[in-house]
Amino acid sequence: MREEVRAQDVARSSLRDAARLLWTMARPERRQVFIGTAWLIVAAGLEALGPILAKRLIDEHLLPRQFEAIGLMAALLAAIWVSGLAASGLRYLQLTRMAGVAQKAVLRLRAQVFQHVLALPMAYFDKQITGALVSRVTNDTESVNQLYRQVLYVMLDSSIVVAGTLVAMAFLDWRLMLIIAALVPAMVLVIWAYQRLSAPAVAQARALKSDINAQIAENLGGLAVLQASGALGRFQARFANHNDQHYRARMKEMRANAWLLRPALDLLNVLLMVALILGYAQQREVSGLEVGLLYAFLSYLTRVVEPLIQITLQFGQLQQALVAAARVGVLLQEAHAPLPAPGGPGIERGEIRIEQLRAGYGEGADVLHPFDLTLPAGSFVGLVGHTGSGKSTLLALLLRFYAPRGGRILVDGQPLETLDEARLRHDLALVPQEPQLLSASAWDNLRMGRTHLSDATLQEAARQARLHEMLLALPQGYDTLLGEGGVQLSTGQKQLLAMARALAGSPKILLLDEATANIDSGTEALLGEALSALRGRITVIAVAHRLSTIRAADPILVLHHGHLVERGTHEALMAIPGGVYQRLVQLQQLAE
Ligand SMILES: Nc1ncnc2c1ncn2[C@@H]1O[C@H](COP(=O)(O)OP(=O)(O)OP(=O)(O)O)[C@@H](O)[C@H]1O
Repeated sequence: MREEVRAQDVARSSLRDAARLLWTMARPERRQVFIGTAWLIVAAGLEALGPILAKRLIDEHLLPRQFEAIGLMAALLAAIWVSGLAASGLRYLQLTRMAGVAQKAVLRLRAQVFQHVLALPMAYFDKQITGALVSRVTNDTESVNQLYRQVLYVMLDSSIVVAGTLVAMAFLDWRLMLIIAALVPAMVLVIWAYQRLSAPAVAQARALKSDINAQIAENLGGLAVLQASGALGRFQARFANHNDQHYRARMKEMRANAWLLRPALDLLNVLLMVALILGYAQQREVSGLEVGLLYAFLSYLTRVVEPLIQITLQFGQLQQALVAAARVGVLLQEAHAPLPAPGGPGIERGEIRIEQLRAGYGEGADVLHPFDLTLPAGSFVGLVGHTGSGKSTLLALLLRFYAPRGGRILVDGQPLETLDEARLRHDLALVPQEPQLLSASAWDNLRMGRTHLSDATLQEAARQARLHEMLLALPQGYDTLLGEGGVQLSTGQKQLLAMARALAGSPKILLLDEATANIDSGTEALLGEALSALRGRITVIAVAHRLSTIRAADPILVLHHGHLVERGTHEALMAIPGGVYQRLVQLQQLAE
């Protein structure tokens, strides 16, 4: 299924789109490209000059045994040597220049792709596998680098050499030149046949490689679960299967390469040499022998054949790189969620009004059904309900991760979708169910790149989150490196850190998604106090299965199958006979 989507994706982004993308990325370097091309033309001209001079030396001096003009002969020899040397030097310098252009273009492309991916709507990631995306940002952009190098380096240079050599040949003898020019259509035919044979295998190999990356990322990410459930064997078998398919696809492509490209081209080369010698012999019967001319043409022959072989050999990789470019192109075409124009309002007080809100995912049924609600600024709101009742969905809508299907959310009287993106992200903070920690120090984890936050602010936030003492107790205190994903901390400590991180930014609205699930009862009680202390300053919406966390909340909202069925204080909700909240509390008491 995943494969089908990809094939369509790539088909959607045609070769033309890929070319446009490549040009856009290289555009800022176009001056360099033009200068490089001009010098490559000069280099090709100098190279083509060699055999012309050699022909003169042979036919006018060596063959007729005319050695009187020794000065002229020496000058011819020196000119052959100098032109060859200058051509090599020039080519080396220009190819280095082109390689630099390619690197810069890819640097730009990779930055753009990464930036683009990070800003994609959360709904996009519901359908994607992280490893596959990583593959697009790294492998595919690397293949695009190859494409640049081939197009700018091999293709451009080789085409210039072929064109220059054909012109030089025409200058010497246009009929013999035509014999060699016949090589070009034959070569095109070989390339066409090769493409037909290898294109499907190339596309398949690339898609499979992306799958392999995705599996590695997924399996490493969930290794603890795989090991614990004894599922390693099954996943290894799945991986081996994909790996094998990838091998087969690559072999198919290699076979097309080995059987078709090089042998066919070598054969053409030999045929041409024979045709050239025959053509020469026939012509010279009429106009007399010019060995220098034959020498010049034979050396031109390699100068035409080699670049043409280079061009065709590159076609295999070109194919891969174009598929990669198309895949990157598809990713870049993925639409961002429409953002309001910058300069919109931020959150001043934190009042939230919800009007007839309705939500769902993709094509699925509604998971939130219309309700109205006003949460005054500074209130401490508890959000409870059975698993799957829609709590996280409501938070996701408040975070503007998804657009509602109907109704609207107003913050301080302003529609949520009109709030300035940067100000919204500053004024609204989330403590997620699974805190993401960086492999960095506690300071860095609290600061999260917000360089304007002072150490004192971060420590104060840590105190509020009841984390300060725990961080001080670490070997290097706040400077302790927390390891990948914060492995140095317990799950509960990670949650506290995520809380401190959120508080450090002084948000106006704080969303907590099961933020106390892994904290011991003592710390939870302290944190509950801390949350209550925010009352009046920050609007807090806390999703909690552990009802003690939100006992002091006012109001507590109860979701049931996506409907807002109850709202009120703990006492008020407990007073509803047979109420959902009451049942939740009773069940929890029973469990304890
Ligand atoms: N990204 C998603 N794509 C499709 N369906 C989703 C997605 N996220 C949630 N759902 C569905 O929406 C419904 C509500 O899920 P939600 O996560 O909001 O529930 P919840 O009350 O937060 O549950 P929990 O207490 O387990 O966190 C569920 O039926 C779930 O299957």
